[in-house]
Amino acid sequence: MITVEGLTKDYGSTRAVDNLSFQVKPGVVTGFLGPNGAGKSTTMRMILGLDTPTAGRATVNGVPYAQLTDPLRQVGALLDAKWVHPNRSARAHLRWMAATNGIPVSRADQVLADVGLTSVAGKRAGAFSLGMSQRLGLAGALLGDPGVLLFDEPVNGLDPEGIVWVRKFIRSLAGQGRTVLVSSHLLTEMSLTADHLVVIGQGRLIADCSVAEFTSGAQSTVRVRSPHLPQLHQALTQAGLAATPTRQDDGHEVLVVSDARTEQVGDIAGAHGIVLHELSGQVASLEEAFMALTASSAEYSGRPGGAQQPAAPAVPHQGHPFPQQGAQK
Ligand SMILES: Nc1ncnc2c1ncn2[C@@H]1O[C@H](COP(=O)(O)OP(=O)(O)OP(=O)(O)O)[C@@H](O)[C@H]1O
Repeated sequence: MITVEGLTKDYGSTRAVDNLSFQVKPGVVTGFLGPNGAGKSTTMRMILGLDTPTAGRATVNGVPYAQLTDPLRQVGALLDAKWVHPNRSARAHLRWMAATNGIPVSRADQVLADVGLTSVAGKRAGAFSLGMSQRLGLAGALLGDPGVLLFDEPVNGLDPEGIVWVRKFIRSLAGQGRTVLVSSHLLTEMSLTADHLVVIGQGRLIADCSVAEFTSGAQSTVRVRSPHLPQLHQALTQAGLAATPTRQDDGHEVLVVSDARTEQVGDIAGAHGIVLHELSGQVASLEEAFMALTASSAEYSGRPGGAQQPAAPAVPHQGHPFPQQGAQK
């Protein structure tokens, strides 16, 4: 279990992480999602004791990383795949890691086999492709057979085959009951890899929910076409719905009703005896939902240096990111 409580990090006047609290539980992949510069790497570095929090704390299994005895046996991490001595072979790199951490050097060949690098174990790590380097980084994270794993953007720059391999590998680690935190700025990738999402923007927590909740909460719009568009527009407005007349590419005039369900619009039309020629619902894509969330986080701007306190959050710090949809955790 990873626990982050009120974690805050200032770099000079830049608040990189702002009062962040969340938990990462075992047996599932938790996606740590946010746009570039949101504070994901800084948070991970603080969990790993590589950066000192300005306030708050992060613990692994209830203990700050720096106080862990045998840290590599409890926590494995891949922060930067190119963090290897370029002239060392993959095997020598892992043996060196093992030897300096009280882990049997025989583990090196085991984890190389786990990540499919046995055939290149004797090759210089500096000559590895990015995909091979990522695998070597994963092998290093697994060296001490830890129960807690952190991966920072592990699919960045990989080809599609590499992405699928890393995704399956990470899922299998959670399947073994490990606690897995994976960061990414790509929502689509996270929706395929993670079970749970912790979403941050500008260092602040903006959602902590399952991927399914996140998806179901995506705002929906309804497109409706009718030979009696002005009457329908009026009826929808009276019912409190926001409808926008729009001309489609095919020349048809339609109303686009935001934050509505097809049943609602159909019922209102029926109650007024208005004939419909088209009624279709459109759920926002995951990327649109993510954009909407992180756009909300822009309201937090104007912090350090600009004395003003941030406005009240547009989305809750815990639970469902789209409360107007009425979904519950
Ligand atoms: N060592 C540092 N000194 C000064 N500012 C820093 C430092 N490290 C990070 N920052 C700033 O903190 C903020 C958060 O950066 P961080 O790298 O944690 O974000 P991120 O979500 O991991 O983004 P990315 O995916 O681009 O790495 C950014 O504004 C960044 O410029």
